[in-house]
Amino acid sequence: MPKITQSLDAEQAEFDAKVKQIEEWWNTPRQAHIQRPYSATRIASLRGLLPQKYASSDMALKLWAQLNEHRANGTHEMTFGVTDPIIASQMAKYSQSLYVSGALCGFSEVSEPGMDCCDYPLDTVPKVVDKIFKSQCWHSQRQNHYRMLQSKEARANLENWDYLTPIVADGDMGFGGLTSTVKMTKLFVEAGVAMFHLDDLAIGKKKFTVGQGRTVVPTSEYLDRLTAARMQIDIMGADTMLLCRCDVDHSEFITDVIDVRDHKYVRGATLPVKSLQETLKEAVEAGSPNLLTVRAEWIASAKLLTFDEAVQAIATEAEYAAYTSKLGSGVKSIRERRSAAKETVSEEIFFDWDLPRSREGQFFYKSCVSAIVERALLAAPLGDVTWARMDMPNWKDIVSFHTQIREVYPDRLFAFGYTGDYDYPKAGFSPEAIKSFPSDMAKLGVAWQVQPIWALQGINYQTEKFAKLWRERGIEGYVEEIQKPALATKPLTDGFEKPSYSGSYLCDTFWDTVAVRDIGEGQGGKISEKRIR
Ligand SMILES: C[C@](O)(C(=O)O)[C@H](CC(=O)O)C(=O)O
Repeated sequence: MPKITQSLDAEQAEFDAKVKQIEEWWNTPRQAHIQRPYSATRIASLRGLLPQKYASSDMALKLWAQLNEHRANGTHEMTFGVTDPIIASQMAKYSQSLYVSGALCGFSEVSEPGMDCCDYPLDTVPKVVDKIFKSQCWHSQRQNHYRMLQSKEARANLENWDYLTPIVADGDMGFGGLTSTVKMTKLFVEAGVAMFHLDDLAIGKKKFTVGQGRTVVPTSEYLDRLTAARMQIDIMGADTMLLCRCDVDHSEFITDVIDVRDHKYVRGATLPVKSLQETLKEAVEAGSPNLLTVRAEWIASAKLLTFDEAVQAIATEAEYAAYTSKLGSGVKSIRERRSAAKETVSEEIFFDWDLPRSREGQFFYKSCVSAIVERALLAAPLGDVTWARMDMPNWKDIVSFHTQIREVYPDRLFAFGYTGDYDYPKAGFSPEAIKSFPSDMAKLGVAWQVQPIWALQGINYQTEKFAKLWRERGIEGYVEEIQKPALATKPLTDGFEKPSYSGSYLCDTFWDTVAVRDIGEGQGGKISEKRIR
């Protein structure tokens, strides 16, 4: 292996130039809002010596421009979840972006399908992004080639689609420790993603079926995840966008109390009862048929509250006012809260956050808008877009959240997911309110909106309908209901009129181009170069 013979001075000069280039890049309009806790020197030192350029940057810059235009106009992009390149090709005609959903990938892109527990390998979603992005490039190539086979006049009558639709993808919680997040980020950037999201959910605790809420990680762990992803994007010198998703809405647990910023939302028992785990163990030993009921009864008996709620429940009005004024503003740990209560409240406050801990050690947590706002504000400088994921749309909370964030970051871009199970009437939405929901949100800066799991309802529904038709009417049904309407669409749509979606003209030209050597330019009458001229 040859040694690098560059002088130390040359090496230093090259390194200093790289640092300068990174600093200049971080000052570009696309990057200027991002605040990193590390230096350009650190990033330069983490780079390899082979400079790379990633299509992810081009796609991100495109999405960045689209979304900022929407924000400025109070409009929005509306897309849905997809894992299939064919579906993606048709979406390109109406959507400015695509979404690769983790839940969908978990159902259809793995050999062992299952519920959205995020238990598939970290490269699952990046591989789907790669597949779709390559198909977008191919569609763009075949369309461009077909156009260039036509005269300028003929081209005026052809549809001309932008197949290079920016892809937004689901990075869930980063799939492990920080090195996993770094590796997943690298795969996403290499695959051509425009933006991906990371959330604050706990790995291995994404449970939706047991009637319990979500589990979030401490604020510090969430910020570390985002920082790890941002660092890797910077190492790659990419403009890839990072979407900071926060899952505090409807979360019931937090994995740890290590971060004092979370203390005010941790719930504890306010009565000196037996611990939840002891109670459940005894119930199992006694052969109790329904542990969920035992758990619910225990929760009621322990009177779970946050520390501040516990103080309020016991203190007089004057004492509680003295307590809050003693606490003052800023982040206060549980220790500081206890000592403020000791000084201001006559009765002793019983508060124990260990008694309710779950079998896996989780602490009970109080989900509320202020908790989401606090996290989102801390996360915002590391990313480009903010998404407060909701289990059920709550218009009051939506307005409150976005307004509070915009007070601090007026130009913030937001995302929103129309989770498949939303029961809009139950959430108080009239048919008119459902209709105007997307544009009402756009006015709050929610420029990117997605129905992530459309395929579950949509493809199932459409396929079931077609399977029935096929079963009942066979090829006649196909011809009448599929082929004819598809062919009746305008020329060169993807209903399979010639020259077709298959890109046959592209491989014809490959063959022609190669055969030129044997048959001679101008012979055979199919030389694509001739046709172009
Ligand atoms: C966006 C999401 O992460 C997904 O995997 O598509 C899911 C979708 C859903 O549950 O509807 C989520 O919002 O958690």
